[in-house]
Amino acid sequence: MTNDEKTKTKKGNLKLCELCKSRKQAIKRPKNLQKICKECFYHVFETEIHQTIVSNNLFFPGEKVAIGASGGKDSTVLAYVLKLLNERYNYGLELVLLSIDEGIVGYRDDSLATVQRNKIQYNLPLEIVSYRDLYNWTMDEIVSCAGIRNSCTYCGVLRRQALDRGAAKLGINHVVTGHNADDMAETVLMNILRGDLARLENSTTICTKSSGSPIKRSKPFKYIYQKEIVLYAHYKKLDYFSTECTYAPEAFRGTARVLMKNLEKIRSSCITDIIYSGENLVLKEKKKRQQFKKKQNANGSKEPTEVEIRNDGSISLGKHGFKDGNRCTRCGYLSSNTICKACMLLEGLEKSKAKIMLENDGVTDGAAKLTRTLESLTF
Ligand SMILES: Nc1ncnc2c1ncn2[C@@H]1O[C@H](COP(=O)(O)OP(=O)(O)OP(=O)(O)O)[C@@H](O)[C@H]1O
Repeated sequence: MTNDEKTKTKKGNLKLCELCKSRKQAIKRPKNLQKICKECFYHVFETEIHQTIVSNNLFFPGEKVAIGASGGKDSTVLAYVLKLLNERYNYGLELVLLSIDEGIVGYRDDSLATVQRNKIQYNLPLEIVSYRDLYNWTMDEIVSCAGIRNSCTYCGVLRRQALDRGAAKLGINHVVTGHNADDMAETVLMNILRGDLARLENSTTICTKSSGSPIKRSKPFKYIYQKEIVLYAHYKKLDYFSTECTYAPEAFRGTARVLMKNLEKIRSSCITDIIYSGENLVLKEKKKRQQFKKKQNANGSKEPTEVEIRNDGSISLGKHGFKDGNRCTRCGYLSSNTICKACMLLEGLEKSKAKIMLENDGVTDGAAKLTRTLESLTF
C-alpha cells in the first residue's frame, strides 16, 4: 500500500494526517510538503523551536530574557511560543516584552498598539524605548533628512543599540528576536552576492553580540520558515500587526528575497539548505586577512574605513580598533569603536541637517537637492 493509500479513510475521500494518521489533513507544511493536521502542525512547530533552544543551550534557568516585540507576526509568535515552552518545559525564564518605537507615524504607532494588547493577552511586562528619547531623532525625521535610500541601515543600527539599551535598563543581558530561517538564508545569499566574506562567516550564527556590548542576542526561529510562522499565527488566531514598514526594505535584501522565494518554489528545502551551507562554510585565514587589507587599501590609510557607501547604495560601517569594554567618546555607551555606529550615523545626519539649513537660506531646489547634499557630504 502506498503512503497516499494509507492516509485515506474507508470512504476513500477524506485524507488523513501523514503523522498521526487519525485526524483530517489541514496543512501542507511549507518546509517539507508533508500533509498534516492542525494539531500535529502545532506540535512539530513548537517542538522544532524547543529543540533549537535545547541543542544550542540558548537559556539558563532563572535567566531574564527580553523578547524584541515589534507587534509583527514573527515576534508575536515568538512571544506566544516562548511563553508556552517556558511553562511546558520549565525553562525557568523571566520573560519581558521590549519594544522600540522608531517614530514612524502610521506604522510603528499602530504596531505598538498591538504589542500593548499582547502584553495583556500573554500577561507579560512591556518596556517601550523610543528613538526620540535615545537619539533625539525619529525615523520619519531621518528619512526626511537623509532620504529613503539608506533608511534600513540607519534604522537597523539605531534599533540594535536601542534594544541593547532597553535591555540594559531592565537589567537584562539577553534579547531574543523573531528573525526566521528566510531572514537568515536571505542574509547568506546577500553576503555571497556581495562577496562580503567577513559577514558571510557569521551570518548563520544563532547567538550574536555587538562588539563591546554585554547583551547577547539570539534567534530561536533560526530554522523556522516564514510561511509556517504565518500559518501558526493564523490558525492560533494570534493578534498581530501585518502591515509592511512604510519605508521600503533595503533594495539589495529585497532582490535576495525575491531570488530566494523563486528558489523555494522549485525546491522547498532550499532555505534550510542555504543555512546549512552557511553554517558549514569555513573561510581560510588568508581570505579573512585579504578582505581586511582590501578595505585598508581602498581607504588609502592604515585605519579601516569608518563609513562606506557600497555600489548598491547600502552603507557599511567599519571598525576603529577599540577593544571590548570601551565606551563611545560621544554618547558614553559601550562600544568597541572610538565612536559607536549609532553616533557615527547621527553625526552625519546632524551635519547634513546643518548644511541643508544653510543651503536652504539660498535658493531651494527640492528633494533632489536634499539627496545630492546628503550624498556629497555624508561619508
Ligand atoms: N521596533 C521593534 N521593537 C522591538 N523589536 C523589534 C522591532 N523591530 C524589529 N524587532 C525585532 O527584530 C526582529 C526582525 O525584525 P524585522 O524588522 O526583520 O521584522 P519582521 O521580519 O517583519 O519581524 P516581525 O514580524 O516580528 O515584525 C523582529 O521579529 C523583532 O524581534
